[in-house]
Amino acid sequence: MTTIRVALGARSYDVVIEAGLLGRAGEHLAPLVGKRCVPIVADANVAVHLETLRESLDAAGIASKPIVIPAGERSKSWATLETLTDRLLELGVERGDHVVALGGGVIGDLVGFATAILKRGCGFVQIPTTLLAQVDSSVGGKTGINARAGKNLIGAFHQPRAVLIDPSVLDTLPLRQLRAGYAEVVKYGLIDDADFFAWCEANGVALLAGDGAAREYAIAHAVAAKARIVGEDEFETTGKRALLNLGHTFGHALEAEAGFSDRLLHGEAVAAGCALAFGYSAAHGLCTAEDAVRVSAHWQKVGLPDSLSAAGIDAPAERLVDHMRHDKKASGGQIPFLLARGIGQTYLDKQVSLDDVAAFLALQPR
Ligand SMILES: NC(=O)c1ccc[n+]([C@@H]2O[C@H](COP(=O)([O-])OP(=O)(O)OC[C@H]3O[C@@H](n4cnc5c(N)ncnc54)[C@H](O)[C@@H]3O)[C@@H](O)[C@H]2O)c1
Ligand SMILES: O=C(O)C(=O)C[C@@H](O)[C@H](O)[C@H](O)COP(=O)(O)O
Ligand SMILES: [Zn+2]
Repeated sequence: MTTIRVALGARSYDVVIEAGLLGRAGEHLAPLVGKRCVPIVADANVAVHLETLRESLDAAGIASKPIVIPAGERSKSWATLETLTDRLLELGVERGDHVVALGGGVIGDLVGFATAILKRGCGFVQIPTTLLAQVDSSVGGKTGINARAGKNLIGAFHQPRAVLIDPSVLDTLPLRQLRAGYAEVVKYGLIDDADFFAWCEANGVALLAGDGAAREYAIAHAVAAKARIVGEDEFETTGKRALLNLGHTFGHALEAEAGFSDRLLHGEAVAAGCALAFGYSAAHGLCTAEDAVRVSAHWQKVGLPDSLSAAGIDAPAERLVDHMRHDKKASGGQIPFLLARGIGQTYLDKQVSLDDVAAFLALQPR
Protein backbone atom coordinates (compact mmCIF):
# COMPACT_ATOMS: atom_id res chain seq x y z
CA MET A 1 0.00 0.00 0.00
CA THR A 2 1.28 3.47 -0.90
CA THR A 3 -0.01 6.54 0.90
CA ILE A 4 0.66 10.01 -0.45
CA ARG A 5 -0.25 13.06 1.58
CA VAL A 6 -1.65 16.11 -0.21
CA ALA A 7 -0.41 18.79 2.19
CA LEU A 8 -2.84 21.72 2.21
CA GLY A 9 -3.05 22.73 5.87
CA ALA A 10 -6.59 22.23 7.17
CA ARG A 11 -7.59 20.75 3.80
CA SER A 12 -4.86 18.07 3.77
CA TYR A 13 -5.78 14.49 2.88
CA ASP A 14 -4.30 11.12 2.02
CA VAL A 15 -4.31 9.36 -1.32
CA VAL A 16 -4.15 5.61 -0.69
CA ILE A 17 -3.10 3.35 -3.58
CA GLU A 18 -3.41 -0.43 -3.41
CA ALA A 19 -4.64 -3.20 -5.70
CA GLY A 20 -7.86 -4.62 -4.24
CA LEU A 21 -8.49 -1.50 -2.13
CA LEU A 22 -12.09 -1.18 -3.32
CA GLY A 23 -13.01 -4.36 -1.46
CA ARG A 24 -11.55 -2.84 1.72
CA ALA A 25 -12.94 0.68 1.20
CA GLY A 26 -15.33 0.27 4.15
CA GLU A 27 -12.40 0.05 6.60
CA HIS A 28 -10.89 3.24 5.17
CA LEU A 29 -14.17 5.15 5.08
CA ALA A 30 -15.47 4.14 8.53
CA PRO A 31 -13.38 6.69 10.48
CA LEU A 32 -14.64 9.48 8.17
CA VAL A 33 -18.32 8.65 7.84
CA GLY A 34 -19.14 7.05 11.20
CA LYS A 35 -22.61 5.53 11.03
CA ARG A 36 -23.99 7.98 8.43
CA CYS A 37 -25.48 6.66 5.21
CA VAL A 38 -23.06 7.20 2.28
CA PRO A 39 -24.39 8.39 -1.08
CA ILE A 40 -22.32 6.89 -3.90
CA VAL A 41 -22.47 8.62 -7.28
CA ALA A 42 -21.50 6.44 -10.24
CA ASP A 43 -22.40 5.76 -13.85
CA ALA A 44 -23.73 2.51 -15.28
CA ASN A 45 -20.32 1.46 -16.67
CA VAL A 46 -18.91 0.94 -13.19
CA ALA A 47 -21.85 -1.13 -11.89
CA VAL A 48 -19.60 -4.06 -10.98
CA HIS A 49 -17.31 -1.79 -8.92
CA LEU A 50 -20.31 -0.13 -7.29
CA GLU A 51 -21.40 -3.54 -6.07
CA THR A 52 -17.94 -4.31 -4.61
CA LEU A 53 -17.86 -0.93 -2.87
CA ARG A 54 -21.35 -1.34 -1.41
CA GLU A 55 -20.51 -4.83 -0.12
CA SER A 56 -17.40 -3.50 1.53
CA LEU A 57 -19.34 -0.66 3.19
CA ASP A 58 -21.98 -3.15 4.26
CA ALA A 59 -19.33 -5.34 5.88
CA ALA A 60 -18.14 -2.29 7.83
CA GLY A 61 -21.72 -1.62 9.01
CA ILE A 62 -22.14 1.44 6.76
CA ALA A 63 -25.34 1.92 4.76
CA SER A 64 -25.06 3.38 1.25
CA LYS A 65 -27.36 4.80 -1.45
CA PRO A 66 -26.33 4.66 -5.11
CA ILE A 67 -27.08 7.53 -7.49
CA VAL A 68 -26.46 6.55 -11.09
CA ILE A 69 -26.00 9.28 -13.69
CA PRO A 70 -25.46 9.00 -17.47
CA ALA A 71 -21.87 8.19 -18.51
CA GLY A 72 -19.86 10.65 -20.56
CA GLU A 73 -18.61 14.23 -20.78
CA ARG A 74 -22.10 15.62 -21.40
CA SER A 75 -22.97 14.88 -17.76
CA LYS A 76 -20.69 17.75 -16.75
CA SER A 77 -23.72 20.00 -17.28
CA TRP A 78 -26.12 22.24 -15.37
CA ALA A 79 -28.91 19.73 -16.05
CA THR A 80 -27.10 16.77 -14.47
CA LEU A 81 -25.82 18.97 -11.64
CA GLU A 82 -29.40 19.96 -10.83
CA THR A 83 -30.62 16.36 -10.88
CA LEU A 84 -27.73 15.31 -8.67
CA THR A 85 -28.07 18.09 -6.09
CA ASP A 86 -31.86 17.49 -5.91
CA ARG A 87 -31.22 13.80 -5.27
CA LEU A 88 -28.61 14.51 -2.59
CA LEU A 89 -31.03 16.90 -0.87
CA GLU A 90 -33.78 14.26 -0.99
CA LEU A 91 -31.36 11.89 0.75
CA GLY A 92 -30.89 14.48 3.51
CA VAL A 93 -27.17 14.99 3.01
CA GLU A 94 -25.66 17.20 5.72
CA ARG A 95 -22.51 19.34 5.61
CA GLY A 96 -20.58 16.80 7.69
CA ASP A 97 -21.50 13.93 5.36
CA HIS A 98 -19.29 12.42 2.69
CA VAL A 99 -20.54 11.79 -0.82
CA VAL A 100 -18.48 9.21 -2.69
CA ALA A 101 -17.57 9.83 -6.34
CA LEU A 102 -17.00 6.39 -7.88
CA GLY A 103 -15.98 6.76 -11.51
CA GLY A 104 -13.86 8.70 -13.95
CA GLY A 105 -13.08 12.38 -14.14
CA VAL A 106 -16.62 13.24 -15.19
CA ILE A 107 -18.13 11.79 -12.00
CA GLY A 108 -15.33 13.26 -9.86
CA ASP A 109 -15.59 16.77 -11.31
CA LEU A 110 -19.38 16.75 -11.09
CA VAL A 111 -19.63 15.35 -7.55
CA GLY A 112 -16.82 17.62 -6.40
CA PHE A 113 -18.68 20.67 -7.66
CA ALA A 114 -22.08 19.47 -6.37
CA THR A 115 -20.63 19.02 -2.88
CA ALA A 116 -18.80 22.36 -3.08
CA ILE A 117 -22.11 24.17 -3.45
CA LEU A 118 -24.55 21.85 -1.62
CA LYS A 119 -25.37 23.57 1.68
CA ARG A 120 -22.29 25.75 0.88
CA GLY A 121 -19.97 22.79 1.20
CA CYS A 122 -20.19 19.09 2.10
CA GLY A 123 -17.52 16.43 2.28
CA PHE A 124 -16.66 14.12 -0.58
CA VAL A 125 -14.34 11.21 -1.25
CA GLN A 126 -12.86 10.29 -4.60
CA ILE A 127 -12.70 6.63 -5.66
CA PRO A 128 -11.40 7.04 -9.21
CA THR A 129 -11.94 4.20 -11.67
CA THR A 130 -10.21 5.45 -14.85
CA LEU A 131 -6.47 5.85 -15.30
CA LEU A 132 -7.05 9.54 -15.98
CA ALA A 133 -8.95 10.01 -12.73
CA GLN A 134 -6.40 7.96 -10.75
CA VAL A 135 -3.40 9.96 -11.95
CA ASP A 136 -4.94 13.39 -12.23
CA SER A 137 -8.55 14.46 -11.69
CA SER A 138 -9.18 12.82 -8.29
CA VAL A 139 -6.34 14.80 -6.69
CA GLY A 140 -6.12 18.56 -6.29
CA GLY A 141 -9.69 19.76 -5.88
CA LYS A 142 -10.44 21.25 -9.30
CA THR A 143 -14.16 20.56 -9.75
CA GLY A 144 -16.75 21.79 -12.21
CA ILE A 145 -18.93 21.47 -15.25
CA ASN A 146 -18.77 22.68 -18.85
CA ALA A 147 -20.60 25.75 -20.15
CA ARG A 148 -21.92 26.45 -23.64
CA ALA A 149 -18.88 28.68 -24.09
CA GLY A 150 -16.35 26.05 -23.13
CA LYS A 151 -14.73 23.49 -20.93
CA ASN A 152 -14.83 23.61 -17.08
CA LEU A 153 -15.92 27.25 -17.11
CA ILE A 154 -18.22 26.82 -14.08
CA GLY A 155 -16.59 25.35 -11.02
CA ALA A 156 -14.87 25.65 -7.67
CA PHE A 157 -11.78 24.49 -5.85
CA HIS A 158 -13.07 21.90 -3.39
CA GLN A 159 -10.71 19.28 -1.99
CA PRO A 160 -11.82 15.71 -1.31
CA ARG A 161 -11.40 14.37 2.24
CA ALA A 162 -9.69 11.23 0.94
CA VAL A 163 -8.80 9.53 -2.33
CA LEU A 164 -8.86 5.72 -2.57
CA ILE A 165 -7.17 4.29 -5.65
CA ASP A 166 -7.53 0.63 -6.60
CA PRO A 167 -5.49 0.05 -9.78
CA SER A 168 -7.18 -3.32 -10.35
CA VAL A 169 -10.47 -1.61 -11.33
CA LEU A 170 -8.66 -0.59 -14.53
CA ASP A 171 -8.98 -4.21 -15.69
CA THR A 172 -12.51 -3.40 -16.93
CA LEU A 173 -11.59 -0.06 -18.56
CA PRO A 174 -11.72 -0.04 -22.39
CA LEU A 175 -8.28 0.37 -24.03
CA ARG A 176 -9.23 3.67 -25.66
CA GLN A 177 -10.02 5.13 -22.21
CA LEU A 178 -6.80 3.69 -20.74
CA ARG A 179 -4.80 5.34 -23.53
CA ALA A 180 -6.55 8.67 -23.00
CA GLY A 181 -5.65 8.57 -19.31
CA TYR A 182 -2.08 7.68 -20.22
CA ALA A 183 -1.74 11.06 -21.94
CA GLU A 184 -2.07 12.76 -18.53
CA VAL A 185 0.57 10.35 -17.12
CA VAL A 186 3.09 11.35 -19.79
CA LYS A 187 2.20 15.02 -19.19
CA TYR A 188 4.05 14.89 -15.83
CA GLY A 189 7.24 13.86 -17.62
CA LEU A 190 6.87 16.58 -20.22
CA ILE A 191 6.28 19.23 -17.54
CA ASP A 192 9.34 18.86 -15.32
CA ASP A 193 10.57 15.29 -15.21
CA ALA A 194 12.57 14.20 -18.27
CA ASP A 195 13.55 10.93 -16.54
CA PHE A 196 9.89 10.04 -16.13
CA PHE A 197 9.24 10.79 -19.80
CA ALA A 198 12.08 8.40 -20.65
CA TRP A 199 10.46 5.84 -18.31
CA CYS A 200 7.19 6.28 -20.26
CA GLU A 201 9.03 5.79 -23.57
CA ALA A 202 10.40 2.51 -22.21
CA ASN A 203 7.31 1.27 -20.33
CA GLY A 204 4.23 2.92 -21.87
CA VAL A 205 3.39 0.07 -24.22
CA ALA A 206 3.64 -2.49 -21.39
CA LEU A 207 1.52 -0.31 -19.12
CA LEU A 208 -1.21 -0.11 -21.74
CA ALA A 209 -0.97 -3.85 -22.37
CA GLY A 210 -1.86 -4.49 -18.71
CA ASP A 211 1.50 -4.68 -16.89
CA GLY A 212 0.32 -4.20 -13.29
CA ALA A 213 3.70 -3.16 -11.88
CA ALA A 214 4.14 -0.47 -14.56
CA ARG A 215 0.61 0.74 -13.97
CA GLU A 216 1.08 1.02 -10.20
CA TYR A 217 4.47 2.72 -10.54
CA ALA A 218 3.00 5.29 -12.95
CA ILE A 219 -0.02 5.98 -10.75
CA ALA A 220 2.06 6.52 -7.60
CA HIS A 221 4.61 8.65 -9.48
CA ALA A 222 1.90 10.81 -11.05
CA VAL A 223 -0.03 11.28 -7.81
CA ALA A 224 3.16 12.26 -5.96
CA ALA A 225 3.94 14.83 -8.68
CA LYS A 226 0.44 16.25 -8.61
CA ALA A 227 0.38 16.37 -4.78
CA ARG A 228 3.67 18.29 -4.83
CA ILE A 229 2.51 20.83 -7.41
CA VAL A 230 -0.93 21.34 -5.84
CA GLY A 231 0.70 21.63 -2.41
CA GLU A 232 2.77 24.53 -3.76
CA ASP A 233 -0.07 26.36 -5.53
CA GLU A 234 -3.51 25.06 -4.57
CA PHE A 235 -5.50 27.84 -6.25
CA GLU A 236 -3.37 28.27 -9.39
CA THR A 237 -2.21 31.73 -8.43
CA THR A 238 1.59 31.57 -8.69
CA GLY A 239 1.90 29.91 -12.09
CA LYS A 240 3.20 26.63 -10.63
CA ARG A 241 -0.09 24.74 -10.85
CA ALA A 242 -0.72 26.17 -14.32
CA LEU A 243 2.04 23.79 -15.49
CA LEU A 244 -0.53 20.99 -15.11
CA ASN A 245 -2.38 22.70 -17.94
CA LEU A 246 0.28 21.72 -20.48
CA GLY A 247 -1.52 20.89 -23.74
CA HIS A 248 -4.88 22.02 -22.34
CA THR A 249 -5.31 25.44 -24.01
CA PHE A 250 -4.98 23.71 -27.38
CA GLY A 251 -6.73 20.57 -26.07
CA HIS A 252 -9.81 22.30 -24.66
CA ALA A 253 -10.28 24.09 -28.01
CA LEU A 254 -10.22 20.71 -29.76
CA GLU A 255 -12.69 19.24 -27.28
CA ALA A 256 -15.03 22.19 -27.78
CA GLU A 257 -14.74 21.72 -31.54
CA ALA A 258 -15.68 18.04 -31.10
CA GLY A 259 -18.75 19.12 -29.10
CA PHE A 260 -17.53 17.49 -25.83
CA SER A 261 -18.44 14.15 -27.33
CA ASP A 262 -16.86 10.71 -27.59
CA ARG A 263 -15.42 11.87 -30.92
CA LEU A 264 -12.45 13.17 -28.95
CA LEU A 265 -11.78 12.23 -25.33
CA HIS A 266 -10.16 14.69 -22.93
CA GLY A 267 -6.92 12.71 -22.75
CA GLU A 268 -6.78 12.42 -26.54
CA ALA A 269 -7.21 16.18 -26.82
CA VAL A 270 -4.43 16.67 -24.24
CA ALA A 271 -2.09 14.40 -26.22
CA ALA A 272 -2.69 16.38 -29.41
CA GLY A 273 -2.45 19.60 -27.37
CA CYS A 274 0.96 18.65 -25.94
CA ALA A 275 2.20 17.82 -29.44
CA LEU A 276 0.97 21.23 -30.64
CA ALA A 277 2.60 23.00 -27.66
CA PHE A 278 5.93 21.31 -28.46
CA GLY A 279 5.42 21.94 -32.20
CA TYR A 280 4.79 25.62 -31.52
CA SER A 281 7.82 25.78 -29.18
CA ALA A 282 10.06 24.15 -31.80
CA ALA A 283 8.74 26.43 -34.55
CA HIS A 284 9.76 29.40 -32.39
CA GLY A 285 13.21 28.04 -31.56
CA LEU A 286 12.35 27.51 -27.88
CA CYS A 287 13.02 23.79 -27.92
CA THR A 288 14.67 21.60 -30.53
CA ALA A 289 12.77 19.98 -33.39
CA GLU A 290 14.07 16.64 -32.01
CA ASP A 291 12.17 17.23 -28.74
CA ALA A 292 8.93 17.89 -30.62
CA VAL A 293 9.49 14.81 -32.77
CA ARG A 294 10.12 12.73 -29.63
CA VAL A 295 6.75 13.77 -28.20
CA SER A 296 4.90 13.01 -31.45
CA ALA A 297 6.73 9.70 -31.85
CA HIS A 298 5.65 8.58 -28.39
CA TRP A 299 2.00 9.43 -29.04
CA GLN A 300 2.17 7.53 -32.35
CA LYS A 301 3.78 4.54 -30.64
CA VAL A 302 0.97 4.24 -28.08
CA GLY A 303 -1.87 5.16 -30.45
CA LEU A 304 -2.66 8.69 -29.27
CA PRO A 305 -3.25 11.65 -31.64
CA ASP A 306 -0.23 13.88 -32.21
CA SER A 307 -1.79 16.48 -34.51
CA LEU A 308 -5.02 18.21 -35.49
CA SER A 309 -5.60 15.73 -38.30
CA ALA A 310 -4.90 12.70 -36.08
CA ALA A 311 -7.42 14.15 -33.60
CA GLY A 312 -9.95 14.42 -36.44
CA ILE A 313 -10.19 18.21 -36.17
CA ASP A 314 -10.34 20.21 -39.41
CA ALA A 315 -11.61 23.53 -38.00
CA PRO A 316 -10.11 26.76 -39.29
CA ALA A 317 -7.41 28.27 -37.10
CA GLU A 318 -9.50 31.34 -36.17
CA ARG A 319 -12.30 29.20 -34.78
CA LEU A 320 -9.86 27.24 -32.62
CA VAL A 321 -8.36 30.47 -31.35
CA ASP A 322 -11.87 31.75 -30.54
CA HIS A 323 -12.39 28.76 -28.25
CA MET A 324 -9.11 29.62 -26.53
CA ARG A 325 -10.29 33.14 -25.66
CA HIS A 326 -12.33 31.59 -22.79
CA ASP A 327 -9.24 30.05 -21.19
CA LYS A 328 -9.35 30.51 -17.41
CA LYS A 329 -5.70 31.49 -17.32
CA ALA A 330 -6.47 34.64 -19.34
CA SER A 331 -5.61 37.91 -17.67
CA GLY A 332 -6.33 41.31 -19.20
CA GLY A 333 -7.25 39.57 -22.45
CA GLN A 334 -3.80 37.95 -22.70
CA ILE A 335 -3.75 34.13 -22.67
CA PRO A 336 -0.63 32.59 -21.19
CA PHE A 337 0.53 29.42 -22.96
CA LEU A 338 2.44 26.46 -21.59
CA LEU A 339 5.48 26.19 -23.85
CA ALA A 340 8.63 24.10 -23.62
CA ARG A 341 12.38 24.71 -23.65
CA GLY A 342 12.78 20.94 -23.85
CA ILE A 343 11.32 17.70 -22.53
CA GLY A 344 10.72 18.28 -18.82
CA GLN A 345 11.24 22.03 -19.20
CA THR A 346 7.76 23.46 -19.54
CA TYR A 347 7.11 27.09 -18.61
CA LEU A 348 4.25 29.59 -18.69
CA ASP A 349 4.74 32.16 -21.43
CA LYS A 350 2.61 35.27 -20.94
CA GLN A 351 3.71 37.02 -24.14
CA VAL A 352 2.30 34.68 -26.79
CA SER A 353 0.28 36.47 -29.45
CA LEU A 354 -2.97 34.81 -30.48
CA ASP A 355 -2.33 35.96 -34.06
CA ASP A 356 0.87 33.98 -33.94
CA VAL A 357 -0.94 30.93 -32.55
CA ALA A 358 -3.54 31.28 -35.33
CA ALA A 359 -0.77 31.46 -37.95
CA PHE A 360 0.83 28.32 -36.48
CA LEU A 361 -2.50 26.45 -36.45
CA ALA A 362 -3.28 27.53 -40.00
CA LEU A 363 -0.09 25.78 -41.13
CA GLN A 364 -1.04 22.44 -39.51
CA PRO A 365 -2.21 19.80 -42.00
CA ARG A 366 -5.98 19.19 -41.94
N1 LIG B 1 -10.38 17.97 -12.00
C1 LIG B 1 -9.23 17.75 -12.62
O1 LIG B 1 -8.15 18.08 -12.13
C2 LIG B 1 -9.25 17.04 -13.94
C3 LIG B 1 -8.05 16.52 -14.44
C4 LIG B 1 -8.09 15.86 -15.67
C5 LIG B 1 -9.30 15.66 -16.32
N2 LIG B 1 -10.44 16.16 -15.77
C6 LIG B 1 -11.74 15.92 -16.41
O2 LIG B 1 -11.99 14.53 -16.37
C7 LIG B 1 -12.87 14.20 -17.43
C8 LIG B 1 -12.37 12.97 -18.14
O3 LIG B 1 -12.32 11.92 -17.22
P1 LIG B 1 -12.22 10.43 -17.72
O4 LIG B 1 -11.26 10.31 -18.82
O5 LIG B 1 -12.05 9.60 -16.52
O6 LIG B 1 -13.65 10.21 -18.40
P2 LIG B 1 -15.04 9.59 -17.87
O7 LIG B 1 -15.30 9.95 -16.48
O8 LIG B 1 -16.03 9.99 -18.91
O9 LIG B 1 -14.79 8.03 -17.96
C9 LIG B 1 -14.50 7.46 -19.21
C10 LIG B 1 -15.44 6.31 -19.54
O10 LIG B 1 -15.02 5.15 -18.83
C11 LIG B 1 -16.11 4.59 -18.11
N3 LIG B 1 -15.52 3.95 -16.95
C12 LIG B 1 -15.01 4.55 -15.85
N4 LIG B 1 -14.37 3.66 -15.08
C13 LIG B 1 -14.49 2.47 -15.69
C14 LIG B 1 -14.02 1.17 -15.38
N5 LIG B 1 -13.23 0.92 -14.33
N6 LIG B 1 -14.36 0.16 -16.21
C15 LIG B 1 -15.12 0.40 -17.33
N7 LIG B 1 -15.55 1.61 -17.69
C16 LIG B 1 -15.23 2.64 -16.87
C17 LIG B 1 -17.03 5.73 -17.87
O11 LIG B 1 -18.33 5.29 -17.65
C18 LIG B 1 -16.89 6.53 -19.16
O12 LIG B 1 -17.70 5.96 -20.13
C19 LIG B 1 -12.94 15.40 -18.35
O13 LIG B 1 -14.16 16.07 -18.14
C20 LIG B 1 -11.78 16.25 -17.87
O14 LIG B 1 -12.02 17.63 -18.09
C21 LIG B 1 -10.43 16.84 -14.59
O1 LIG C 1 -5.26 20.02 -11.74
C1 LIG C 1 -4.96 20.89 -12.55
O2 LIG C 1 -4.60 22.02 -12.20
C2 LIG C 1 -5.04 20.64 -14.01
O3 LIG C 1 -4.92 21.56 -14.80
C3 LIG C 1 -5.27 19.22 -14.45
C4 LIG C 1 -5.85 19.11 -15.85
O4 LIG C 1 -5.41 17.84 -16.35
C5 LIG C 1 -7.36 19.09 -15.87
O5 LIG C 1 -7.83 18.76 -17.16
C6 LIG C 1 -8.05 20.33 -15.35
O6 LIG C 1 -9.43 20.09 -15.18
C7 LIG C 1 -7.92 21.51 -16.28
O7 LIG C 1 -8.39 22.60 -15.60
P1 LIG C 1 -8.83 23.93 -16.33
O8 LIG C 1 -8.93 24.89 -15.21
O9 LIG C 1 -7.80 24.28 -17.32
O10 LIG C 1 -10.14 23.65 -17.00
ZN1 LIG D 1 -6.53 17.31 -18.15
